[in-house]
Amino acid sequence: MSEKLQWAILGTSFISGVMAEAIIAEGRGQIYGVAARNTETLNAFADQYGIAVRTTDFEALIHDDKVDVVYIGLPTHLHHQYTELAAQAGKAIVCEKSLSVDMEKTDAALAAAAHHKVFFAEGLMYLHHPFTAKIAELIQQGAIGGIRAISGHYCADIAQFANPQSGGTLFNLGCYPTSLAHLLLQQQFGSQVFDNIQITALGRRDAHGNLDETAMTARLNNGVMLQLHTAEDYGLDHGFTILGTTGILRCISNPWLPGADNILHLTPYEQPTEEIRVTADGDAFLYQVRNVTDAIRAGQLELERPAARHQDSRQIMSLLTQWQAAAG
Ligand SMILES: NC(=O)C1=CN([C@@H]2O[C@H](COP(=O)(O)OP(=O)(O)OC[C@H]3O[C@@H](n4cnc5c(N)ncnc54)[C@H](OP(=O)(O)O)[C@@H]3O)[C@@H](O)[C@H]2O)C=CC1
Ligand SMILES: O=C1CO[C@H](CO)[C@@H](O)[C@@H]1O
Repeated sequence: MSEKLQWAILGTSFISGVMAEAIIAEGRGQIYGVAARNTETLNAFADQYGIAVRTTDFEALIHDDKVDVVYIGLPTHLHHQYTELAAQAGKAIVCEKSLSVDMEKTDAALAAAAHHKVFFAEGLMYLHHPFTAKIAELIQQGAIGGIRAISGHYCADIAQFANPQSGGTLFNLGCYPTSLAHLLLQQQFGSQVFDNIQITALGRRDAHGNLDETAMTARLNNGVMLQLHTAEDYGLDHGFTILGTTGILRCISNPWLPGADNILHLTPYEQPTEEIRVTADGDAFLYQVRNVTDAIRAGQLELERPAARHQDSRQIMSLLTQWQAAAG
């Protein structure tokens, strides 16, 4: 491995640019090459970020000896395929969220990473940010007692940009409240709390058959209730509230796009609210690149909590696909 971690970026859309900026800002990596199928956008991207190697041959870049880590910024239905290719080439992998669009492809991707013993991380970037760590810490310290119910929603007007093969709002946006609820519930009750989860859901589908909007109510096997909602074809809004035995923890700022200054409200039932500010060095992508770099340099094959380990990514995908099935 060279002194600077050498990144290969697959895809040149908005999110690849965000990651490129994070890699440059983090400073311990270098963008060695970029692959895309459209030469015009490929060259524009490579020029913008000063990337020397630019190619339409994805496999050649993935197999290039100089590449240490492959970032998969491709549509969600292609994640498993490129994860398999990068794993076969022995490269570390950061794959955009959601990990995939179904459990078969999810398992194929994770199996390839495990078989070839390569680092793999799903890009649930906000899990790396101090704001997430603070939420998890407060819950762990019993700031609201034990968790009784969680409600969350994430809506954004992105359907017009979303790839129709990416599986709709659950995999584009629903993954955020689902993965945050998963983190907190797993931390408090253990992963087995999701066994035999009961889910009811309704949804609204687009012309491709994808869910544009869906809401679910679930009951975990210990009686804790979960209510989540996501929509991708009208305005931007976020919400995440945890009700405990003694109080409420509410995210005031967007937990899924945290920045330098973030706000939580902690309210013991029927008592005044305490405002908690969480400051940070930067956005979630910066922290994601830092943690990935540390993990790869340490020879780890996966991240540590609160970021998503392989088993966490799989369980989040399982919750999303069960929700999708329940929405009919
Ligand atoms: N973490 C975050 O904040 C965000 C994450 N995402 C995630 O990023 C991923 C990409 O999403 P999005 O940018 O909307 O997807 P796009 O459909 O815009 O595609 C992304 C890139 O993949 C390329 N591409 C598309 N199809 C193919 C193909 N068949 N073969 C090779 N390249 C292809 C596109 O190239 P071309 O220009 O030629 O079509 C583009 O460069 C998704 O998993 C999404 O969930 C997205 C936004 C924010
Ligand atoms: O993945 C994503 C899709 O769009 C959302 C709304 O802009 C983002 O917050 C999110 O990171």
